[in-house]
Amino acid sequence: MPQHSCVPNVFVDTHDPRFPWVSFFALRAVRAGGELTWNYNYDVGSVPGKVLYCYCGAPTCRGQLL
Ligand SMILES: C[S@@+](CC[C@H](N)C(=O)[O-])C[C@H]1O[C@@H](n2cnc3c(N)ncnc32)[C@H](O)[C@@H]1O
Repeated sequence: MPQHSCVPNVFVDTHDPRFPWVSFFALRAVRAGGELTWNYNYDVGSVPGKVLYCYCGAPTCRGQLL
Protein backbone atom coordinates (compact mmCIF):
# COMPACT_ATOMS: atom_id res chain seq x y z
CA MET A 1 0.00 0.00 0.00
CA PRO A 2 1.53 3.36 -0.99
CA GLN A 3 2.43 5.91 1.66
CA HIS A 4 0.75 9.28 1.73
CA SER A 5 2.46 12.30 0.19
CA CYS A 6 1.20 15.87 0.03
CA VAL A 7 2.86 15.92 -3.44
CA PRO A 8 1.99 12.41 -4.65
CA ASN A 9 3.19 10.76 -7.84
CA VAL A 10 0.05 8.66 -8.38
CA PHE A 11 -3.69 9.04 -7.92
CA VAL A 12 -6.38 6.42 -7.51
CA ASP A 13 -9.43 6.19 -9.70
CA THR A 14 -12.29 3.91 -10.47
CA HIS A 15 -15.42 4.58 -12.47
CA ASP A 16 -17.49 2.27 -10.31
CA PRO A 17 -17.35 2.49 -6.49
CA ARG A 18 -18.48 -1.17 -6.33
CA PHE A 19 -15.43 -2.21 -8.37
CA PRO A 20 -13.38 -4.51 -6.15
CA TRP A 21 -10.03 -3.21 -7.41
CA VAL A 22 -8.43 0.21 -7.47
CA SER A 23 -6.10 1.46 -10.18
CA PHE A 24 -3.16 3.78 -9.65
CA PHE A 25 -2.37 6.31 -12.38
CA ALA A 26 0.98 8.13 -12.52
CA LEU A 27 0.92 11.92 -12.25
CA ARG A 28 4.50 12.09 -13.55
CA ALA A 29 7.25 9.73 -14.60
CA VAL A 30 8.25 7.26 -11.89
CA ARG A 31 11.57 5.43 -12.11
CA ALA A 32 11.44 1.64 -12.16
CA GLY A 33 11.51 0.59 -8.52
CA GLY A 34 10.67 4.12 -7.36
CA GLU A 35 8.24 4.62 -4.50
CA LEU A 36 4.60 5.27 -5.37
CA THR A 37 2.88 7.84 -3.17
CA TRP A 38 -0.66 9.07 -3.17
CA ASN A 39 -2.67 11.68 -1.31
CA TYR A 40 -4.87 9.94 1.25
CA ASN A 41 -7.04 13.08 1.39
CA TYR A 42 -7.99 12.47 4.99
CA ASP A 43 -9.86 15.37 6.60
CA VAL A 44 -7.55 16.84 9.23
CA GLY A 45 -9.48 17.09 12.51
CA SER A 46 -12.20 14.66 11.38
CA VAL A 47 -11.40 12.08 14.07
CA PRO A 48 -11.70 13.63 17.54
CA GLY A 49 -8.62 13.00 19.68
CA LYS A 50 -6.62 11.54 16.78
CA VAL A 51 -3.66 13.37 15.26
CA LEU A 52 -1.35 11.90 12.62
CA TYR A 53 1.63 14.00 11.65
CA CYS A 54 2.81 13.80 8.06
CA TYR A 55 6.42 12.95 7.32
CA CYS A 56 6.23 12.99 3.52
CA GLY A 57 9.00 15.59 3.38
CA ALA A 58 7.47 17.65 0.56
CA PRO A 59 8.30 21.37 0.75
CA THR A 60 4.55 22.04 0.67
CA CYS A 61 3.69 19.31 3.19
CA ARG A 62 0.47 20.09 5.11
CA GLY A 63 2.11 18.75 8.28
CA GLN A 64 -0.77 16.49 9.28
CA LEU A 65 -2.51 13.49 7.76
CA LEU A 66 -5.31 13.51 10.31
C1 LIG B 1 -2.11 2.14 4.73
S1 LIG B 1 -0.80 2.50 5.82
C2 LIG B 1 0.51 2.95 4.78
C3 LIG B 1 1.28 1.83 4.25
C4 LIG B 1 2.00 1.09 5.35
N1 LIG B 1 2.91 1.99 6.02
C5 LIG B 1 2.73 -0.07 4.78
O1 LIG B 1 3.92 -0.20 5.06
O2 LIG B 1 2.12 -0.88 4.08
C6 LIG B 1 -1.28 4.03 6.45
C7 LIG B 1 -0.47 4.49 7.63
O3 LIG B 1 0.90 4.70 7.25
C8 LIG B 1 1.39 5.84 7.93
N2 LIG B 1 1.78 6.84 6.93
C9 LIG B 1 1.60 6.77 5.59
N3 LIG B 1 2.08 7.86 4.98
C10 LIG B 1 2.57 8.65 5.97
C11 LIG B 1 3.18 9.93 5.98
N4 LIG B 1 3.39 10.64 4.88
N5 LIG B 1 3.56 10.45 7.18
C12 LIG B 1 3.35 9.76 8.32
N6 LIG B 1 2.78 8.55 8.38
C13 LIG B 1 2.38 8.00 7.22
C14 LIG B 1 0.28 6.36 8.81
O4 LIG B 1 0.43 5.80 10.09
C15 LIG B 1 -0.95 5.83 8.15
O5 LIG B 1 -2.03 5.65 9.05
